[in-house]
Amino acid sequence: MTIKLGVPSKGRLMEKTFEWFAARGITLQRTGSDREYAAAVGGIDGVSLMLLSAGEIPRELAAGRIHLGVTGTDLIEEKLALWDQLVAPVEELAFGHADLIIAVPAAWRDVDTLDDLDAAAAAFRAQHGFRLRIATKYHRLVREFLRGAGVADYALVDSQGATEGTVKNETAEAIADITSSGETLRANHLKILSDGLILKSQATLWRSRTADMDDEERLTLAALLQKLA
Ligand SMILES: Nc1ncnc2c1ncn2[C@@H]1O[C@H](COP(=O)(O)OP(=O)(O)OP(=O)(O)O)[C@@H](O)[C@H]1O
Ligand SMILES: O=P(O)(O)OC[C@H]1O[C@H](OP(=O)(O)OP(=O)(O)O)[C@H](O)[C@@H]1O
Repeated sequence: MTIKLGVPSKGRLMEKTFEWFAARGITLQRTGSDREYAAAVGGIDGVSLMLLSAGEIPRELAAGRIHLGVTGTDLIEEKLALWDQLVAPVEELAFGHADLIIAVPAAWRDVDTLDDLDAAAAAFRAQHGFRLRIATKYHRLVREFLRGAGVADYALVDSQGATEGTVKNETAEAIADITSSGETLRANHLKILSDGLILKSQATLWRSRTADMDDEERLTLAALLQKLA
């Protein structure tokens, strides 16, 4: 059998991952048509490549269906409770840098910190009769962070994309999302709370702690990790 390596199936994350492996003598390439999720590995025997959604790689690693996988720290920590018992970081890949943050409308002059947000949330509820809404796809990380900060009077609204648009669309008052250049936040008239950094993320190579291996696969994994170190 083979060592299974899961990498993101599209976009910048896929391209940069291919470049990172190529620089270490392992060629990953898509085969077949543009739309076919078939792929091949060169430079080492006994490794098979699986093109997957970045968001699904944490679950595949945790279930032991892949031995190695590339995805962001944010997705690992969001999708896997007790993630460090299920996966272990092998290498930080130095791309895909993004900060998970809490942002509010730039026009909220009196709200710059989590304490301010807490006060604004109480006032919002008194005025509107429902809780201040925070749009995000990072439910676990946001809840944990706000619990630690003592902010309780809010409701999470699920947003799987275009999250910065929810404030303008009036489906949320604040957001928690990743930012890289900050352009999307600026374009949508949002500002980051001064103490609103939840997590710093980057693309990382992870090893499954649960995947089974026979002796041959163990040797292949060791040889692969040696090349990648
Ligand atoms: N603008 C960005 N700059 C840097 N990294 C980013 C940016 N957007 C997303 N990322 C990172 O890329 C990874 C994948 O993000 P995301 O879940 O948005 O992927 P996607 O492209 O929607 O893929 P999929 O829907 O297939 O899971 C995450 O770890 C995230 O932190
Ligand atoms: O700070 P910036 O450089 O502007 O990047 C941040 C944006 O990038 C990601 O969105 P993506 O393009 O993945 O689309 P999405 O909204 O569908 O997640 C993220 O969700 C932000 O919206």
